Amino acid sequence: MNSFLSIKDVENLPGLVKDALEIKKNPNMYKELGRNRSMCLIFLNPSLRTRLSSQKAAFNLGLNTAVLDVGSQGWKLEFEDGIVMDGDKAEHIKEAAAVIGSYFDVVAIRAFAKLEDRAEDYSEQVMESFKKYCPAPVINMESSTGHPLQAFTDLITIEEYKTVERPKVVLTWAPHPKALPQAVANSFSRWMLEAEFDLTVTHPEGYELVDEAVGNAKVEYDQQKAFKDADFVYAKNWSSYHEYGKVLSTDPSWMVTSKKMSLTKNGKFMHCLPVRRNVIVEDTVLDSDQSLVIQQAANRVISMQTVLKNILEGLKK
Ligand SMILES: NCCC[C@H](NC(=O)CCC(=O)O)C(=O)O
Ligand SMILES: NC(=O)OP(=O)(O)O
Repeated sequence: MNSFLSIKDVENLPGLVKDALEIKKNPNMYKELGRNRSMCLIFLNPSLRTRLSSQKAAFNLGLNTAVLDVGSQGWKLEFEDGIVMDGDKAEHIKEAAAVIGSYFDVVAIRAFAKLEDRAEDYSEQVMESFKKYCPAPVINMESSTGHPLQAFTDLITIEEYKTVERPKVVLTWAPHPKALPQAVANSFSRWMLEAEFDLTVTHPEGYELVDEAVGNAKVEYDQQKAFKDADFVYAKNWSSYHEYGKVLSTDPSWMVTSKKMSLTKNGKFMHCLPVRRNVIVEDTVLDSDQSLVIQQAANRVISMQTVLKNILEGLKK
């Protein structure tokens, strides 16, 4: 593996999951792989899990890490080509990415969607610029349109807890007071389809995701119908793709409740976290044995470690 920007960088998904499950059994098995290597984690947005699980994954591989919070520590970055830089942005991505890539063997970046201009967000300008100007492999720690490390984690978790070969997985929209990106939902859908699970996506009208993410998944506008016989319910809020970045509904009747979970086949509840209790999902669901949110978060170490292992193995000695 060279870079990890999306599922397109995964050549063999079953092989990657197998690697992950092996690493989970013995997290220190590749302790030598990172020796004398280093990684830079760059955050343009907040994080708890991605920041800490990435450092823990690196630690398990003997890989050193540095963290740069661009928002509070670094210079404001300019991504436009040919622009006259007389505004508030002091440094161009061309220099920044080249310099960071000269210090580190691997560079990981988080840069959320701005939700202002759909074409700009969906062009993945930040990730693509890093890939273009940084000589080191680049890892996506949630970009404007995808969160592949999260989706990989979710796949590992479902593989661990599924009781049938091809589980019914439901991705449900849930209400949220703020406009959130489509990244988590897009990647979850893509990875579930690639794993050939039986995927249903449910949301109010107007919240249709980009076609490439939904592919041949079933789309069901009746949430309760969608939940019927589900093995896994994955809740996430996202803002509208078609009326880009808009909150079209905060309808509390879309919250995941114990009553709705009783429609499932003793289904498990999943969310990437952070989650707004009693807005996205009721306490009774999160606090029950049906919830896998902590197991998912724990698997963030495994997904990052597996991606890093594959990238480090591809580096020249
Ligand atoms: N990394 C996982 C989710 C990150 C982000 N959530 C958030 O911004 C939630 C913020 C809040 O609840 O105020 C998202 O939806 O893409
Ligand atoms: N799920 C996730 O990516 O969490 P953080 O935003 O806290 O990193």
